Amino acid sequence: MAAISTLAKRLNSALILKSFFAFLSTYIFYKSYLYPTFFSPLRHIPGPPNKSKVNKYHIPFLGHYLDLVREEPGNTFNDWIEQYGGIVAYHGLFNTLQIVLGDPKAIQHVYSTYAYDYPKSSRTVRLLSSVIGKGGVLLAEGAIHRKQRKMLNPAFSHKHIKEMVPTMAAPAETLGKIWEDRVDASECNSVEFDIVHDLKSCTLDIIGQAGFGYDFQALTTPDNELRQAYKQLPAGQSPLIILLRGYVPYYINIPFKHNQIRKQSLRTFERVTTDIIQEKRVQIGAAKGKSGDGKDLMSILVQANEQVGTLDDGKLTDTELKAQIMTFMAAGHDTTSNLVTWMLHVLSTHSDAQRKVRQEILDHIGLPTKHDYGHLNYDALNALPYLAACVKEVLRLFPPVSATSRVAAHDDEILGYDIPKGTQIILPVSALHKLKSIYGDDAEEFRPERWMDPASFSEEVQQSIKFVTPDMAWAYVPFLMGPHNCIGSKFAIIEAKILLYYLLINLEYAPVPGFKFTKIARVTLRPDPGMRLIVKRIQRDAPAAL
Ligand code: HEM
Repeated sequence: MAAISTLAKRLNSALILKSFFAFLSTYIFYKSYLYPTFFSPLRHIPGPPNKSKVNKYHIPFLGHYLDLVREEPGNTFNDWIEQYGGIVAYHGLFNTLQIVLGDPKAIQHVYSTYAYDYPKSSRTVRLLSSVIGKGGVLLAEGAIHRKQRKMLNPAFSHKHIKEMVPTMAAPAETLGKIWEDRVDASECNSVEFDIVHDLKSCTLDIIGQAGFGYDFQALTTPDNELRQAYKQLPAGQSPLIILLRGYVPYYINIPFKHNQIRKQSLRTFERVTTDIIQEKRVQIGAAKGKSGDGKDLMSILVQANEQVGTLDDGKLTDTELKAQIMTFMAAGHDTTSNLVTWMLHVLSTHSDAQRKVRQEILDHIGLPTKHDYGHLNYDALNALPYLAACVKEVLRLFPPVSATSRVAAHDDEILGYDIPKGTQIILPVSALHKLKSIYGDDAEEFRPERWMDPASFSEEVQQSIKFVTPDMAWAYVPFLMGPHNCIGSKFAIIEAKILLYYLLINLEYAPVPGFKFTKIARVTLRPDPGMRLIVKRIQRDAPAAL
């Protein structure tokens, strides 16, 4: 009897196991083949056939994934938009149908008019929050996002950013001096080095000081506690780990070494950011409400927040305040250092543009005076048309955020196509920035003059818009559009211009013969394995003031 019962139990477990695998295989087959091929409403949207160029053996479940990651970021999307139109369906990982947008109305629909119906996907949130924590404006949605933006917007106003110029200029001046000393120490007035590391350190110092009044001393002292913690955050960010963090819920809780390092770093952040907020409160109390002006973003924010009555009135909690520090740091440091990296690269290969922009700076602002930033004001820097055009053109060709994605929270309709809830939607920033229909046949070329001359744009664009008006904003979106657009765009642009001032005025840049790099999009668009340049001091009759 006992033997029969054991046999029955064994048979039962075998049956359960078999049924489970049969169900799982059927589910996977349905989701990754039957549904996208025969049932998904997205199959009616034009797009490339489910046949990968790179994945020659058509390994199932990879869809066009390898085509997208192996090509230069944006190029595949650009080809598809040119070929299939303003809404394209393609096969992502696990063969899921996703859509990519290249049409003004569709982009406006998703990223502006109905932006809160298209939040970031849970995968994106998981991935980003594993680095910047939860609760900040970048990951907030709906009413909470609206409330946070309302509180944050004043800190990013023209008035406050203008007052931050000297704070931004100090680390930029230090970096200029470090590079000049490096060249002067060489025997032949010429050094070759990778500019990426120093630029990252400098933008970290700037966001530390201008963002929350914290001195990372990244340029001068490498072992600062918060900097070390920050450096550890992307620990283990190989493409595979990025995928696992995004796709596998609770992956970050598995006690792998990189996950433990991340947790330790987040604990350091928690402690230091709590101290920062506390310190701001003490300073504000001591200054009896006068503090804030001319200070850092967080001082202004904490001061404004203290004046709000209760949480119901829109007051931010301490957790939300702390999360903004992490957000400013993550969103505002790599992005700007990449912008300046790409700018110096492009100027190194376009010596005429390099000379022209330097001359413009010299003619209108002049040489620097040590530790005196009076002449380097916001309006003066923003009044330089060629510098502005160069920054715009680099943001077009090398947008630090080269693509961004959203997911449909409800069933919807875009351009007459049914979009089921859960559809992943891509805004291919770098692909849009190279559309020949907008930028003409030389869309791939660095030509800052296009921003100074309306005739540069296609006739269609010239007729439909006055000239580079918000109507065209959909095809030029380095800072996105709509309620989630970059709150730090003015901060970033003036920061980049200040850096360029100190890095161009006494130094010139040339490409390193034979040095090769590829563009990779790893959160931000960066050169891999870095950006080596030849740097020389400019010989002038009278020595430069610094
Ligand atoms: C060249 C430099 C920069 C570029 C290209 C850039 C680009 C962007 C983009 C495209 C987004 C939208 C991302 C999305 O929702 O999918 C964004 C959001 C954001 N950026 Fe920037 N950014 C830059 C610099 C900065 C700086 C310097 C700061 C802060 C000082 C900053 C703070 C933020 C914040 C807080 C958000 C979230 C806004 C929201 O969701 O409401 N960014 N940025």
